Amino acid sequence: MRYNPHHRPPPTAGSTMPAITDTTEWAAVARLHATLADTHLRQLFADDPDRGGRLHGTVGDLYVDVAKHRLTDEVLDALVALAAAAGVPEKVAAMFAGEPINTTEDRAVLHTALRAPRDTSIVVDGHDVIPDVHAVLDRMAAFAERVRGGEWRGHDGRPIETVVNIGIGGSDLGPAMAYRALAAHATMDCRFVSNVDAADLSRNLAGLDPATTLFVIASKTFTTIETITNASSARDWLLEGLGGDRGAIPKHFVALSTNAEGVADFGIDTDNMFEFWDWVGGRYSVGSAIGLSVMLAIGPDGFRDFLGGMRTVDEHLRDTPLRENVPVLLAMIGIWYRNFFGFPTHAVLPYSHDLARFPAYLQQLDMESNGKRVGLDGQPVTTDTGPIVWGEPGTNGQHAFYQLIHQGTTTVPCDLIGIVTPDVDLPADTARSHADQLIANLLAQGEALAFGKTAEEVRAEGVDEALVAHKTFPGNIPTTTILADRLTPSVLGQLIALYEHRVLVQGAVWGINSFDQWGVELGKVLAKRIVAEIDGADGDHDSSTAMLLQRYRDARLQP
Ligand SMILES: O=P(O)(O)OC[C@H]1O[C@](O)(CO)[C@@H](O)[C@@H]1O
Repeated sequence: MRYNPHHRPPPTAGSTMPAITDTTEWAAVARLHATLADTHLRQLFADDPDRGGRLHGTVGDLYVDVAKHRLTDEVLDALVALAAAAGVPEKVAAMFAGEPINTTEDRAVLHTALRAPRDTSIVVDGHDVIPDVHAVLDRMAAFAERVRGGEWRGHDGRPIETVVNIGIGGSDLGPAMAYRALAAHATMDCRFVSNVDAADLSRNLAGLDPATTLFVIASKTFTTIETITNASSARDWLLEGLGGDRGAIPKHFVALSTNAEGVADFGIDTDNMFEFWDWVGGRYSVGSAIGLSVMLAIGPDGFRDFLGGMRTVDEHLRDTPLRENVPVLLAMIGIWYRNFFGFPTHAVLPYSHDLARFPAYLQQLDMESNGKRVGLDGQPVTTDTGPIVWGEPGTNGQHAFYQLIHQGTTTVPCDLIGIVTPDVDLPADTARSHADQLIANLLAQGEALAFGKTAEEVRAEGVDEALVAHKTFPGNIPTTTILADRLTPSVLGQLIALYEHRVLVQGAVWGINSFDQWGVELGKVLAKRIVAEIDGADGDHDSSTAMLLQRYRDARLQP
């Protein structure tokens, strides 16, 4: 039975679509898995010594090595056939064309339009969105130049020294991650406040002068309770610091949103609002107005390079045959491990301290997109979907959780991301010697994870027999290695788009909607109810929640 990628029933309809797991292409991959499941990477390299010279790809400035994966060319062929059977090319085309592939919200998914050239045209509901995209980018650039150049003045006439982005989820993780990654390119101080825990706001406001602080309130919906709470408290802080004159607000608050009404209700002048659209998902929004803090930090030219990097990978996804298509191959290798080996997690280990927040950013991108249990037709999926994504920078992780990856009982496929030349403010010799250490560690981990160390090798070192098992490394742990020369804005954009498209392709294979996030709603509703109960009547709770709530009431800060 063939899977029909064009069939798009309404979200609540019963299933008429055959599951991807019922296709002949799925069965072919399963057969290959049965023959390869017990084959060690040592064996694969022994049988195919030149695989490192062959099993790699490039996209933009990224060199992507996939030789240390538990697969053969035949497996890659079968995985690519599976992608085709799942309608990946059609899904990619539908996304670029602005079709409403976010079916449960009846929305287009067009983060790629945010980085499309000015002279292109993408029509959504009869309207070309590209002029809108560039009009906002131009307004952002003009604003950023004024702030960066000291022309934009605060309430008492002084220029802005610090930008505080207030947002959460996609309205925080993308800009916060990118600001940190591009620290070497930044010429403005930016801070990021996301958590409704007042500690976040308080620690970030410490030492700031309201007269030289600009708040960027980032919220697609402008209803997110954490962001509105933090923004209100920031406004109080500003007014208190500037003598209570509300006329100060327009000079110190701008908004990034799709909700002009909400922005106006909050008291921000909509002239100071930078718009985006419902076809930009929160976790895909760093290239939209949501990236304003990044633009303020690195300048409009740097931000254009960032978008250009994303565009490079967009064009690669759109124009490259599946078998050479790097995000498609990475996605299908992920499917190979998640669905055929049953590995539950995926670690992202950047050997770049500047990319420290990249794993957290990818957690939202991947887990909010593909953490789904029903397909497009509303029926339960027939195979596992998104893995748990996690990670921390190397080499730090080596001294913390790598023990489990090397010798634990769960196989964790890992992405090792290396930047050859870090942009640091240290003498060249010092910088090079650190880089040598860093990259040597990345390469060493890839080898250690793949090949391990056998009991015989341990014994040959004269190790006491009682310790041999403890000092044996099973190996056979797969890694993708991604290398780039420098972490420029463009390279960061390329990395982001690479993972975005990996998520898209996996979601297409699983037949799920990667662009909604209904799973975040229940907790929000319950929290709203409980907030009202803290000073009010008890609601209907289980005994555990009721006890905990009472304990909070008894101990909470008194007015
Ligand atoms: O930008 P907003 O509308 O404040 O939403 C913030 C985040 O909250 C979520 O909706 C989840 O609750 C994310 O998808 C989103 O990135």
